[in-house]
Amino acid sequence: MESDSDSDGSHISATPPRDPYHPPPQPPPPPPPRHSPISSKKSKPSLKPKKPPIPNPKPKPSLSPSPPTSPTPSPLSTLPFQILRRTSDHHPPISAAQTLPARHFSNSASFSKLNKPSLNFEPLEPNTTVTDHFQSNSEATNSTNSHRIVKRHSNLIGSNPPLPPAKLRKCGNEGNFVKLNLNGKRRKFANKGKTRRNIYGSYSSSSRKFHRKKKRKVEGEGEGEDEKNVCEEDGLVVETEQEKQKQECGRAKFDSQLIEEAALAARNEASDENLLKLLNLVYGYDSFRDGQLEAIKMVLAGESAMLVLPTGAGKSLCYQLPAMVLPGLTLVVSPLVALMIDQLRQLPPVIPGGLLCSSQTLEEVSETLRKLQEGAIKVLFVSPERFLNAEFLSVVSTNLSISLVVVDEAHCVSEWSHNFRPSFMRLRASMLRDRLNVGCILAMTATATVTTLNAVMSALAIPQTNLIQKEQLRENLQLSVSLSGNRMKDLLMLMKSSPFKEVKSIIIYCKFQSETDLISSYLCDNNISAKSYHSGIPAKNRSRTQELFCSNKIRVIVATVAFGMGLDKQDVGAVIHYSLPESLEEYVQEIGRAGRDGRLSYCHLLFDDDTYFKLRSLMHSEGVDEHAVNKFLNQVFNDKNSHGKICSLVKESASRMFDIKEEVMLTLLTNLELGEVQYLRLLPQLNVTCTLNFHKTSPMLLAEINRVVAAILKKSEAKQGQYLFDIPTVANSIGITAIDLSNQLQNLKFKGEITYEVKDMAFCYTIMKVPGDFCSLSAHLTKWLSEVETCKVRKLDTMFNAAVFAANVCEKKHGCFGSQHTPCLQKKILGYFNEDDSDISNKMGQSSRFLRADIKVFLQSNSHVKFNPRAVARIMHGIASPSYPSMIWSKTHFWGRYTQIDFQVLMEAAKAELMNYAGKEAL
Ligand SMILES: Nc1ncnc2c1ncn2[C@@H]1O[C@H](COP(=O)(O)OP(=O)(O)OP(=O)(O)O)[C@@H](O)[C@H]1O
Repeated sequence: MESDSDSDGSHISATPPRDPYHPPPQPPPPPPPRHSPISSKKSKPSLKPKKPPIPNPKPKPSLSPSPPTSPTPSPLSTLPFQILRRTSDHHPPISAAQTLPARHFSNSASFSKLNKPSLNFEPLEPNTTVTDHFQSNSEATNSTNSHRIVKRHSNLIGSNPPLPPAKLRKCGNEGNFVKLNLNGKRRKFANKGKTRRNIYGSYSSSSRKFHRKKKRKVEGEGEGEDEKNVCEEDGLVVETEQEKQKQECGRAKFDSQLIEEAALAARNEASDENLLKLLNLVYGYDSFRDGQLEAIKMVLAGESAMLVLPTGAGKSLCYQLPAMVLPGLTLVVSPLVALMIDQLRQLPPVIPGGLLCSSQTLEEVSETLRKLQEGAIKVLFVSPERFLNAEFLSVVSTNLSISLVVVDEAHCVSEWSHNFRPSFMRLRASMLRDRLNVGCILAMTATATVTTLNAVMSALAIPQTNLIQKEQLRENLQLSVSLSGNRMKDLLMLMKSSPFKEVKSIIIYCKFQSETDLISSYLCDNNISAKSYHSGIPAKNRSRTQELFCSNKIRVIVATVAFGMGLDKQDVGAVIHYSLPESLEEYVQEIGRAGRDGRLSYCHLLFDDDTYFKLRSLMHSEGVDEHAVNKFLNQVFNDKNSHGKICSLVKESASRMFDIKEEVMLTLLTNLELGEVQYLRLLPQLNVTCTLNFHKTSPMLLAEINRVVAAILKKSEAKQGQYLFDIPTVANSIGITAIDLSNQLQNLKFKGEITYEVKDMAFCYTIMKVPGDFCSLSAHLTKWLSEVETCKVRKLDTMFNAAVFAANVCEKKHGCFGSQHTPCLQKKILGYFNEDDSDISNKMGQSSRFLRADIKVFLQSNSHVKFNPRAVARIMHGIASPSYPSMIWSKTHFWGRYTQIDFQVLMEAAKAELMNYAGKEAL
């Protein structure tokens, strides 16, 4: 679809992306002061917080870009560094009502331990493969430097004196170091002997790294020379390794004590002063950023809050700090395992964290639960799917006290967001309250429209008055756009011209995996060190690539959307979009990886019509017809007498049978569980077909002492010494859960009695109520899915229109020039988030002369196949579906021929031709 050879890329040289050395003839208005804070403008009156906004005496930055005013100086020295500069927050002292109630805490108890009775748990999910561990790594020594930098500049980036050259900050090298290792092997670290217990009793890298100065002082004061165990060696006084460790232990203990005292003080009175002290002790920062203190206080007062801050504005701190103060566990729900791992890594060493997700081994799950039981975990990251797991819910609700539930990337809760996750629908306030006894929820996002926010706040029962919202854009990102006729060539030109050629760390976003591989090797061939990153690359290699990028050993990473959410690499200087993002939310999220150190960073969007058409086609790949939904419902409720029993639906075969994608089936099932009527209860997904061999004891003998084996013999089909059975059927026959059955099979395997293999991943559920009217239910569900599809299409159109506007329509008046479009794009983005942008026209064709004739020929030449209008329209748009895979259908020359014609128009044409065809057949 892409034409990489038909352009010389001349438009790039005609409209250079940005050359800081050669300002345009008409420079935009003067840049805002170097140290202006992030704007704190509220968007809609209805969404204003109930509390008075924190007074901010500083001037609001202009939305105009910040081009250089002089042609000669280096770009970095002249650019306005504009992220927050706040030396203090002027908040009124916290009121009695805002301070935490005395009963909230036990004054005598140390906050470092949660009070829980002992707990027996079952392993939660079988066949899993992640290792998480708390270990300092060989790079940990760098954290001292990075923290010194952060401490010195804190949120004062852009202070008047010229900045020193940007120091490299390694990301993910401190705090709770967690290594995702799909082989379950641990990584070896040079300094692994230096791990120590933190104040909660779990191991982490030393907190001394945060407070070097303080510790030096303590060293002099607290430890007499005589206590030092020193030895003379070649005239040098050398501290023994033992002594160093002893000293480090002493310092860490001292720091822990200080932090514990500060946290207790904040627990007793959540005043600005106490919270600031804690912030300073733990993070070394001098002040809170805009919105942080407000959110932290709200949460500490036990009130749920919706926090909308720009990417990189410091949302994580808004739950990390309360986690230290609150007595119970903080549960953080995140949409991606990679994101959870990054967040766990970034926890300060004094906050012991843990992670539970479906890709962990049983041992890892057990280890985390054990730590939870011991109170050695203060912040637990969980996937939303975990809330499906009855065992998890019962362990957590009966044994632990949860102070706070954090829903990160909370827009995923809403189907009107760009990234709806059905499993997030489960996170209803009622469920959290009923099952986990949690009253306080902190929902956080950087990208949400008003509709999305309303949906999230209603699901999580967050009052409108508790919305804390700052503008969803950072001011230090310079946005440029160009329409490209040959994106590969244009990308290379961009990379070889200023300012990109000077940038040391760049992310290039592509839409498709194959593109990332192609582009990275193309760049390497052109002497630009680059590596690709996408979910098709083995996890081990992916995390290696991320490490290399974070340690600046790779300059450019070429990635799909799989890379970056939550990535906190401070010095990414540029983000280039090689493909059009699917929505403005996605665009904002991805450019948000740049300039997290507050320095001016460059974001260029290359776009073309072909990619737009291709993406728009893909938007229709999840659509379903009412009759397909009806058939699906009939299958789901096939066994109407199965109340309380485990039912299953094998994903792959069901998907092919109904021509519905697996994700869409999950969305439908989740709606049947969480919609107005609860028709079913979802259970964890499972491989349901088992093939088993007996080894030691004879099956009959074993069946006499083991009821699971007895049930297997009854319900299985024996073939050549192997026993083939359906796991839910066997579990139902003896009234146990499928997970219990899996665990018992594992035990028999460990004893050497059996070996077995499982296959056929299935959705599992129990029926609560059989719908009375399948027709109206399928009509209702189809309408809902179609609205979601329309919403996605509109998002793409809005993104495309914004790019087209910038490249072709913008009059380049209010600060836009050349390909620089920061002001007009910012305006579009903010208008979109506030939903005052009604510009949703699209570029799709509404008719074509040969369309009907082509469909007719296509139907005639495939007369042996049964089609429906949607299937024909998909083939004409070049979209594969479960029943019409691309492997087969891309061979027809009609495949993708009409991508520029509106999908609905195609469906109508296909319907008419199918009716014609059926009429002729009938004659
Ligand atoms: N008060 C503060 N002063 C200085 N730096 C801060 C402050 N609060 C947070 N930071 C730093 O800001 C960086 C970004 O924080 P964080 O990762 O929490 O951002 P975020 O809002 O979650 O972004 P995203 O939505 O992109 O994930 C971190 O390196 C963090 O240490």
